[in-house]
Amino acid sequence: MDIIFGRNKKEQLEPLRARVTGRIPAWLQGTLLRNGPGMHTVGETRYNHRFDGLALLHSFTIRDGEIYYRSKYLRSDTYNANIEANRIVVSEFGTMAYPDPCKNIFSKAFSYLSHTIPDFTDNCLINIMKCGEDFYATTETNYIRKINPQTLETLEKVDYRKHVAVNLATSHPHYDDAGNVLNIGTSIVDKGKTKYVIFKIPATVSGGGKKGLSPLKRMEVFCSIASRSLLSPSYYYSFGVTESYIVFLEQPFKMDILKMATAYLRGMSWASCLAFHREDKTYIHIIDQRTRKPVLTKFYTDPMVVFHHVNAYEEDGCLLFDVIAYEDSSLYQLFYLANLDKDFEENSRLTSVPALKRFAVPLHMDKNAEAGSNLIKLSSTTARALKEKEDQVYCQPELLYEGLELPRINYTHNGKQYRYVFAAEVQWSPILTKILIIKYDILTKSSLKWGEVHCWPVEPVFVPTPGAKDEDHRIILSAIVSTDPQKLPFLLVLDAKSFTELARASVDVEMHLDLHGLFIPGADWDAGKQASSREERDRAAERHVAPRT
Ligand SMILES: CC1=C(/C=C/C(C)=C/C=C/C(C)=C/C=O)C(C)(C)CCC1
Ligand SMILES: [Fe+2]
Repeated sequence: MDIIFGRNKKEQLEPLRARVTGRIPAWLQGTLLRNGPGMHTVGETRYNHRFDGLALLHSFTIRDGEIYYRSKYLRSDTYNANIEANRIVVSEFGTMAYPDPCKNIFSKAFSYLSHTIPDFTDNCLINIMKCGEDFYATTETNYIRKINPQTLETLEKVDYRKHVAVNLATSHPHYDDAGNVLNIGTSIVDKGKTKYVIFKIPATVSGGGKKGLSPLKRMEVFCSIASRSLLSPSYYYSFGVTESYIVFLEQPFKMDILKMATAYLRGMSWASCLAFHREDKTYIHIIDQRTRKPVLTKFYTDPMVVFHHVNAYEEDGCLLFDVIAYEDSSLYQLFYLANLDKDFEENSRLTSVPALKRFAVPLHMDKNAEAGSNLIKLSSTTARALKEKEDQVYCQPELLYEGLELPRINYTHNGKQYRYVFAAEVQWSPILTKILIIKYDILTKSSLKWGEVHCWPVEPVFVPTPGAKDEDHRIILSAIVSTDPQKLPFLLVLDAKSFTELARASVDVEMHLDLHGLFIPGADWDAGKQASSREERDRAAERHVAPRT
């Protein structure tokens, strides 16, 4: 398992041409840009958790049937401080670090105090977000890092708190058809209140091409929801949107703010401040985008832990939303590197497997419906919503498929009716034995799979052809890491309809097992040369030099 999780990966700064077998469709031009942890030790120190490692950006640029690979560590303040000190000096999700152990007791006490309100890490290792013309590496703290998607260079550090009052924000934002970004964050004990804040970043700002007019400056609060508890807000990792609503799950997987405030003193990690409360409920908040207010009915379901929302949409007066649900928070436990190292097979026994579940909530309450009656009359799902009181509904999901994670869809169907989920299928029997890529058809409840011995696929990314009518038209891209030292990692190109392999592009590097990313369509990048970032273009424009595109 060390090959996959443990070893630090080297950067590939110069674009490296991949060896392509099969045929890359001529129309497929652009860059698959991805992010994930690549460095798990610094000097003699070691991170504890898979979600701690230093962010390593990598990209596959596809151009005229050829593929170029490159990778570069995100030069976050965290990365720079660690490398300079030659040890881990910034705390991450599962690792509490101490900046300066040599100082005397008084300065130690001082630095403890200054950590009471923690300044979180800017090691943005989870995902990539597009804001207007700009790209950012993201994590779950208040920091994001702008990057150059071509050269993978790290640009400015952005603190969400300068624009909206959030201490944490998800790394899984949504985009509307115009490219505006919608995200949700938590504002912790601000003016005596803890709330979940939904905020919007516009895709364009008039005069946005000029320096200083970043869309982030026009970020605005869309709506906020009071947390049920001031000092133990829910932890959440993503949310869902439909054309008119937003779905937010306030789940019983909670952060203990008092524990977080004293974690540094106690030498405990942030992860140890999260706890699953199995005696509690999961509250389903439905926000009407037109009124910017939550609907009044109180929907709830059994305790569960959801990391990834898959999609949501409206059908005949109901809102359907699909999530990957767990019965507890054992997933985070699984990814402690000590567990992964020792005996992965022994420790990969999850106490709950990820399950694709469909929930349905009625958007209009039938006042005459009797208590106990099912308010969902759709023929498309067996999910139920049982009326309990006038304004209280208990939801029971439909189980669609067991053993799915890292779901992606054809994003042009986001918020709309859809049929296909592309994901990684994890097979447990009873330990993790295999990971495949799967296309799950919600309509027929059937699936197609791709897998190969020694291959560890990551999240499959769907790339549509412009103007395609079929939801599964056209390509799946997935970076595949192999546990066989003889087999190079490769970018897999699948036909999304038939799930057959069209091509693979092997690269002679040690590739990291990443987390998330996106595809940037376009043929206008020269993979072999360093291309200019927006700032560079702006500078060029100021000098009255025609900017490169
Ligand atoms: C640093 C930090 C956090 C980081 C969490 C991370 C990095 C989570 C990654 C989760 C992933 C990758 C899940 C995949 O399913 C918290 C807990 C928000 C709290 C404050 C500080
Ligand atoms: Fe994720």
